[in-house]
Amino acid sequence: MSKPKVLLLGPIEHAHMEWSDLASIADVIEPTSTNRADFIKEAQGGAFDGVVAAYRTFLSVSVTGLIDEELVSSLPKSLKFLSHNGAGYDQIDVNACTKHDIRVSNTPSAVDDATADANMFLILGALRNFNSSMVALRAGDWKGNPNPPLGHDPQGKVLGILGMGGIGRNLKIKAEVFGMSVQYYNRTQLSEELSGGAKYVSFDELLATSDVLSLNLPLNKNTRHIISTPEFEKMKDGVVIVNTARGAVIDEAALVEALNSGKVGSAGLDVYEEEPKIHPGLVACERAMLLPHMGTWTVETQTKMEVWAIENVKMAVQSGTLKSPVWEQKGM
Ligand SMILES: O=CC(=O)O
Repeated sequence: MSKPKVLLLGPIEHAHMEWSDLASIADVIEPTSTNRADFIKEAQGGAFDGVVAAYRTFLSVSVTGLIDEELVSSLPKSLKFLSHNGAGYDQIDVNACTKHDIRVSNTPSAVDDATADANMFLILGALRNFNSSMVALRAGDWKGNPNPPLGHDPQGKVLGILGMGGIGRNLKIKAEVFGMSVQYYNRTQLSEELSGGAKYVSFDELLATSDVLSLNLPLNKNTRHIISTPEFEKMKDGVVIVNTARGAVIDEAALVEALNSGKVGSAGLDVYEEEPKIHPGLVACERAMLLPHMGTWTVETQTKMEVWAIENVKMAVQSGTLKSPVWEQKGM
């Protein structure tokens, strides 16, 4: 009996054993193209015919481009499963996949600790205004001249979490250790047990009463620019904004304006609207602590994510099921 075929989009860097296990029960096909136009031609030429499942990384977007209707319709009809290695799957048009009977999975919870850790680092860095003195030190100017204004302690501050999924809930536990009190807004209110007792507030109340606002929600058409000028206007003066989700949940130009006017006291960002491009206003602003999308950048977490995504492929080819289907397709 022939083995099921699996399409590999992006390298396996850590979970080599798990991948070899999969490769022993499936035939792995890799594209030879290095850009979207060639990839589509390769697909239409039949190179991927018969593949049942595909594994993809966030960075494979540099070869395929976004997984949208055009791309999905160029893929063979045999493809039924798409396993994304990552928690955020905004590069994938889930509706287009549903239309073509492709079931999408991601790697929730594998990313929670590392992302919440980076989030906490950015909260502390932004509150304490560490960035300007880190820049000054490397310029031979010690703390900076004049010295920077004093920072703020997390103790006693209100942390507002927008999006109380796995990362938000993990962050809540960590922030409480630093003495912050946590409130959140989510599409649906969580059970007391799941929220860990964090106060559920309306979106407007979250904006108006948080000292630090942390964005931990997925990017989709409803959340794009969920934070823009009208929302900044509702916030406390000097609010701290932290984003480890996706750049486009904030209107970056509006954030730059709010930083420049002083409405936003400081920011901690790991993600940007047009990565790897960063708004020059953010680069120029020393009150913005910036990381180049490193939320899950650890050996342990990258390994966990690969193992998880491979498990989704394995379940797909062995039993036609998924460990973690995306919520939009839960009933599929
Ligand atoms: O950005 C990282 C992820 O979505 O897993």
